[in-house]
Amino acid sequence: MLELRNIDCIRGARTLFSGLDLRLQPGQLLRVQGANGAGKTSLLRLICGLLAPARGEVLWRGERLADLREEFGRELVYIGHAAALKDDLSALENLRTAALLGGHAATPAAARAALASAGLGGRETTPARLLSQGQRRRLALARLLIGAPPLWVLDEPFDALDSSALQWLRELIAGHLGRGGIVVLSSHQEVALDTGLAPMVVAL
Ligand SMILES: Nc1ncnc2c1ncn2[C@@H]1O[C@H](COP(=O)(O)OP(=O)(O)OP(=O)(O)O)[C@@H](O)[C@H]1O
Repeated sequence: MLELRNIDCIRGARTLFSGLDLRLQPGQLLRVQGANGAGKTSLLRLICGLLAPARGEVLWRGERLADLREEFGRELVYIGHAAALKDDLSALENLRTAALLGGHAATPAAARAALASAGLGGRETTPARLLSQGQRRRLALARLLIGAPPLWVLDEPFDALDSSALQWLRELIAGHLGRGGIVVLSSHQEVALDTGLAPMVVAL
């Protein structure tokens, strides 16, 4: 369903990895590991079509990303390491805007429900600049609950989360995999996750 064929990734003068092949099935998790600067974020961005490989191709449902663009955008949610929030918008506005940019219009009720699930009930109208780091991560991750995109690409999703948020995210990921979704994540921490299919690991 998601396939990388013979991928080379070069940033600046450095080859970060070359000849990378992998194929992920519905319900499968890919963990991307590596030291700082090894190329984890680059690989995630490449999978999202935000970075072009120097060689090789990424395929989604058997078609090259380059030929898919908009449809692929709706099937994907990418949560970067730094939560991409607009500081002056409220939590609710941030979530609805992020969902809309990803091709999913969220009703106020759906967005409120997602915020409540993320532990941000009562914070709907709080401007993002007044949220703590962990609350900002929760807000960014609430996007996972809107529109049911099958492919989740998460850069260091466990960072800054307290134990209850960590448990919430673990359950969210397990549920998504159980429904046949695909999750690609980078993580410095070894967070135990319930996965049906054996997870795949790429160590850069
Ligand atoms: N736009 C760019 N131009 C040139 N080099 C870049 C660019 N972006 C990233 N790099 C370099 O590519 C390498 C890999 O960066 P990347 O962010 O993918 O690593 P990472 O494994 O995610 O690191 P970390 O664990 O620190 O987040 C780094 O050496 C970085 O300096």
